[in-house]
Amino acid sequence: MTLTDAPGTTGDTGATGARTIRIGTRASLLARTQTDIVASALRETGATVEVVTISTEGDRTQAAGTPIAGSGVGVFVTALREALLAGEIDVAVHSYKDLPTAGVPGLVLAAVPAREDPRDALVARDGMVLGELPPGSVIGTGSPRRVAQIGALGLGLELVPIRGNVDTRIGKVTRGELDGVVLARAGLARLGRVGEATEVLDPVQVLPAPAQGALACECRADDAPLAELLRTTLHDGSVAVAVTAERAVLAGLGSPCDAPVGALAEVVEDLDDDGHVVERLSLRAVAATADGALVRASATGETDDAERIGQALAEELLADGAEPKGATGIGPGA
Ligand SMILES: NCc1[nH]cc(CCC(=O)O)c1CC(=O)O
Repeated sequence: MTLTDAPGTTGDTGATGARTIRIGTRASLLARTQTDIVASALRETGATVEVVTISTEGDRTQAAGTPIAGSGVGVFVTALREALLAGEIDVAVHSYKDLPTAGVPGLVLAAVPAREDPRDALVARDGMVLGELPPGSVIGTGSPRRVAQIGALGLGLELVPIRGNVDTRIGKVTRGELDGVVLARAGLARLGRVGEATEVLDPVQVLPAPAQGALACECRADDAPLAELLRTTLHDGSVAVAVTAERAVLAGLGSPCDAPVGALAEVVEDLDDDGHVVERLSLRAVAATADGALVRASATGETDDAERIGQALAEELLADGAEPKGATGIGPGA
């Protein structure tokens, strides 16, 4: 495919007449690493790619060390989307779990690439797993979802808010300021630091955030050639199905992406009535009630019904007492 004369682009045209695709990224090492996955895949198709760093409100607030309570995770996304709409970049690469469930007019989610292991991970002192940490141990996590689920394990751990990038968070354990931190395993994996995890948390105990470990590649809706290139190069249909179901739970609860809501969908092989192997979608979810208790629900169904299965699970959770519009928490890191 050629991207020459693509509509809606203000990209450079080089001597070859080929277009330069500008990919926007947040400044953090993790964001740049994730963006490089997309940039490399596009370059392999022969495309010319330029990475543009966009400083987001979230990065600035973190850098300034000011409180981010109530700001919501969406701040990490807004600056990238504004740059996209303004034509300063052509693609935005997001951590999918940080995207608000509502879409943006003029933008399309063109590709959902292969997903990293979506589970949460513990990085604790002395190689310990959660069950080995003595009561009173201090664990850093800014995520209401992690606080609710780890608290419910009844281990007597003290959960404290923590901010900053992956390196900063792990550093607090290394320096002895905290006994442990809980992070997305995906972030550690992408940074080549998964070996520092002392436990990968079992989703039976701690369900990850909807879409954790997945990326979202967004472009302008009128840039059809680029949307097509992103789709054919990077899109993973099974991941998209799983993430659609997980995010439908969040949307069905009316919750923001940093709410105390966990969801994990997997496309699994099953046998139909005639003994044929068929793909099915398996979805588990957890949400907090107003008094901080947890309600859980699970379902399986057709992969084509991902959205509906997620919505139905949200309704079940609400009927069981899940807090609608689950309170936004104490910052990002959901
Ligand atoms: N909310 C911050 C955020 N957004 C995406 C990731 C990690 C990568 C991912 O989950 O895809 C993280 C850090 C974390 O939760 O530890």
